[in-house]
Amino acid sequence: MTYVSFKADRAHDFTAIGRLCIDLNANEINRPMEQTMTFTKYVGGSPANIAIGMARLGRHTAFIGKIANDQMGRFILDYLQRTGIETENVVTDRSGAVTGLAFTEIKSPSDCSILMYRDNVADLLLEAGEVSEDLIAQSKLLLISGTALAQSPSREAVFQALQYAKKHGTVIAFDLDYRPYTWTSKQETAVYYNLAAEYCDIILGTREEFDMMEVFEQNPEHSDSVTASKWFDYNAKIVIIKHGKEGSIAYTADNKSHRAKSFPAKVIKTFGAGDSYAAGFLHGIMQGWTLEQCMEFGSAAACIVISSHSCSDAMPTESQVLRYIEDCNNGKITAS
Ligand SMILES: Nc1ncnc2c1ncn2[C@@H]1O[C@H](COP(=O)(O)OP(=O)(O)OP(=O)(O)O)[C@@H](O)[C@H]1O
Ligand SMILES: O=C(O)C[C@@H](O)[C@H](O)C(=O)CO
Repeated sequence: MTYVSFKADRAHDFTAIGRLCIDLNANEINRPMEQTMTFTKYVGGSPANIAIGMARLGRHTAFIGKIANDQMGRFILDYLQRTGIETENVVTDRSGAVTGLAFTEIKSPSDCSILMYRDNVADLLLEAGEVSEDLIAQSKLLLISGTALAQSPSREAVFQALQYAKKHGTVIAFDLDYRPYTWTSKQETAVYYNLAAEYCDIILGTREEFDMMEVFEQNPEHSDSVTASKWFDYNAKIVIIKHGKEGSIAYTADNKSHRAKSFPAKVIKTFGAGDSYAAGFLHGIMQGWTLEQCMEFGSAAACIVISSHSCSDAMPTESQVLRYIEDCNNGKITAS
């Protein structure tokens, strides 16, 4: 069963819009941030991680975003280019804005948190007029990510991208990627998330992220099926609700649900799971695999990333993911 069809003959498989940031991941793990002395620098930002994941999986990938005119911005641009990502629509800020930083605290494999520095960040200064219609018209799939909706002018840039995608028949995926830092209220968040989700073909989020979108709605049981069913009245074909280690459920417009268990993993830290899951899942959908295969592939990709120190750098290739699944099935990989 094919739930989503992509336009053929497009130069790019996948284009992401949103933030390009820096992750500073604690080197001394299993302790609080107060006791962490050194960090390793990686490219970060959820949509950046997903784009890097798609490029590693062999997808022709492009990015729409804004970077700071500083050493961090140039580091990000260089990394994207070395990963084979098309960066013509990565604009450099000229106003003195800075690069967003995410310091990650790894207290234990299951107790991780992120300390974000996001004042005056370049990524939220992307303007609607800086979004290339031609790039979106030349892409099979556009990914938007919730944090870019948090402030103007980035908010308008995302809605402009959504309109171009609709105009040109580009499939739209929405990773909810809710980070409270840049939002001013739950109501504001829910309004913009809901407006954006109306355009989207594929919506991915955790139960907590969907709860945040439902502040004006009745879903007292936090039912996944109630959550998903709303979006089939708009443009959604697939709604995925993720439950961490418990796995994920995909709901489809034909009223079916598909469950995926998680794989065992030697977990170092939990962040990055969602981004690698999204890249793996979307790659599978573009390959025309069954939903079960796509979810299994995304779940295994997530395990590879959470068993590694970084998010972006650890994004796996297709053969790495397939080997991980095989090793789990043969009992060679067990949980930590
Ligand atoms: N501890 C774990 N062990 C094995 N697999 C996991 C674990 N945590 C997450 N996963 C896998 O990753 C997928 C996505 O994880 P999760 O629901 O935590 O997303 P997320 O909250 O968006 O991730 P992130 O922490 O990156 O924001 C899950 O559906 C599962 O397949
Ligand atoms: O999304 C961010 O800005 C930070 C990420 O790069 C981070 O590593 C993470 O949380 C991944 O989900």
